[in-house]
Amino acid sequence: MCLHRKIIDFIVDELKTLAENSQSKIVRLEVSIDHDIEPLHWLSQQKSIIKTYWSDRHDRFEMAGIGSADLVFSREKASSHVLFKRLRKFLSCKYSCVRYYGGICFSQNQIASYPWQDFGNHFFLVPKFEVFKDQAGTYLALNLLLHHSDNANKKIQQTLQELAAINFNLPHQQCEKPQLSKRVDFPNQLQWYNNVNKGLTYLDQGILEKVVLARQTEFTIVDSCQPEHLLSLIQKEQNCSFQFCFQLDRDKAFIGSTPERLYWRQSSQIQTEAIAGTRPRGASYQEDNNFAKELLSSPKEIREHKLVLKGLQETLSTLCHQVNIAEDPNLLRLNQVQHLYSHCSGILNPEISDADIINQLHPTPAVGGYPRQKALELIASLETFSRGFYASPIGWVALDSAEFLVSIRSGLIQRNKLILFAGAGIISDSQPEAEWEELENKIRNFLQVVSCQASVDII
Ligand SMILES: C=C(O[C@H]1C=CC=C(C(=O)O)[C@@H]1O)C(=O)O
Ligand SMILES: [Mg+2]
Repeated sequence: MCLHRKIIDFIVDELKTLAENSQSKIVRLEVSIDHDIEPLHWLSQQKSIIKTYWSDRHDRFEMAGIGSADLVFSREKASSHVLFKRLRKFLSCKYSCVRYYGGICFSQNQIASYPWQDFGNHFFLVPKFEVFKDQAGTYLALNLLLHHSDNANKKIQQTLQELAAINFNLPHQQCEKPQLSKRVDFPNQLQWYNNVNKGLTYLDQGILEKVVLARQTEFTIVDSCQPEHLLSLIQKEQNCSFQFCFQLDRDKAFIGSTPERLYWRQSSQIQTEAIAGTRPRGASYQEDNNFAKELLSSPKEIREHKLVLKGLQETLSTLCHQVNIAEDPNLLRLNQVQHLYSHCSGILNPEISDADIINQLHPTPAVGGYPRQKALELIASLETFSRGFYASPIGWVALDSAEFLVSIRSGLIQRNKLILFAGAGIISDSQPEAEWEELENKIRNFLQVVSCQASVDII
C-alpha cells in the first residue's frame, strides 16, 4: 500500500476510535525505510525550522525529528509535577514509542537570559516526523496529536502537504571543517583564577566540600556552520556519548555530545552514575596509560569523584528502597579526556515520579557541588554568564520510562557565534591553572573538528 493511502486510512481510523471515547491523544504511524539513511544527514537536508536529534550512548536508538506534533514550552518557572503531568497527558499504551524530547534549564530560579531566551525555562516536543533507527531497522514515523473534534479531511491534507515537503534526496555530505575566529572567555583566564581562589577560601572555611565552576567561551564563526554538520563531525570522533541537537528557531541550536547520564528509568527501575575526575588522553599508548594510572590513584580526583557518589547515594536513599552503588570507580575513556566512572542503580519507592527524581537529583555534585545549596549560591555569585541549558537535564519522556542526560560538552550555535560551555569540579587541593587546562581539554571535542585561529585573551 502506498504511504499516502496508509496515512489517510490511519487518520480516518484513529479519529473514529477517538470519537467513541472522545479523548485527545498522540498517535503514531511507522513505516520501514531505507536502512542506509543516516538520520543526522537526513535532518541536515530538511527545511523545517524546528529540528530535534537524539543519539543514544549505547546505540540503542537514534532519532532525527522535524516539526512538532505537540510543543510544551514556557518562559516561566514551572512545577516539575505539573510539567510531567502535562507531558503524559496525551500519551497512551497503544503508542508506547511516542517520546517527548526536551529539557529543563539548569537553574529554576533564573529567568532565561542571553543567549538562552528562545529556549525558555523548559521545552519538550514530540516531533511531527521522525527518522528513527533502532536494532530492528529504520523507520519514518509520523506523530499526530488528534482531538475528537478534528476534521479528518483537513488533517489528512495538512499531513500530506507536510510529507511532500520532506526531502529524501540526500546529496553527499560536505566534510569541510567549520572555521572559527575571535575567541572570548567568560570568565577570562585571570578572572577564572580569581573565581577558583574564591572557591578555595569557601572550601578552606569548611562552608563547602566541592563547587563546580564553569566557563562560557564564545567564538565567531567565519561564513556559516550548520549545527547538524558540526554535530556529525563530533559524533564521528566520539565514543560512549549521547549526541543531541535542539533547534527551536532558524538560527539557534543547542548541540552536545555528553558521556553523562543523569538517570534512566523503566517503571520502578532506575540507573544513574557518577562521572567526575578527569585527565586528558595521551598522545601515545604509554602516555595515555600514565594519565589513566594517575587518575585512578590521585587522592584529589578520587575525592572529587567520591563527593558525586555521596550526593547520589543520599538522593537515591530517599527515592529508592534498594540501592546498588559500584565499589570502586572505573575508567571511562572518551576521545579527548578520561574520567572516573561509577554506576548506580535502585528500585524506586512506590509513587516516586520523574518530577521527584529530577527535583532531587539535579544538579548532582558533578555539575553543582556539595553541599548543593551552598555551592549553587557561590556559583550564582561568581559566574557572570547564564548557564541556561548547559549542565541541565536534557532527555526524553515516554509513558512509563524516561531518560535524562547531563548536558555537558555542549554548545550553542547562534547566527555567527559558537558558544561553548565547560566546568570543572573544585575541591580543596585544586590548582586554578590545572582546572583551566581541564576546561580546555573538555572543549576539545568541538575544537578538534573545527579550524580555529583564535587565541585565548588573558586580559
Ligand atoms: C562539568 C563538566 O564536567 C563534569 C563531569 C565530568 C568531570 C568533571 C570534572 O572532573 O571536573 C565535571 O564534574 C563539564 O564537562 O562541563
Ligand atoms: Mg575535575
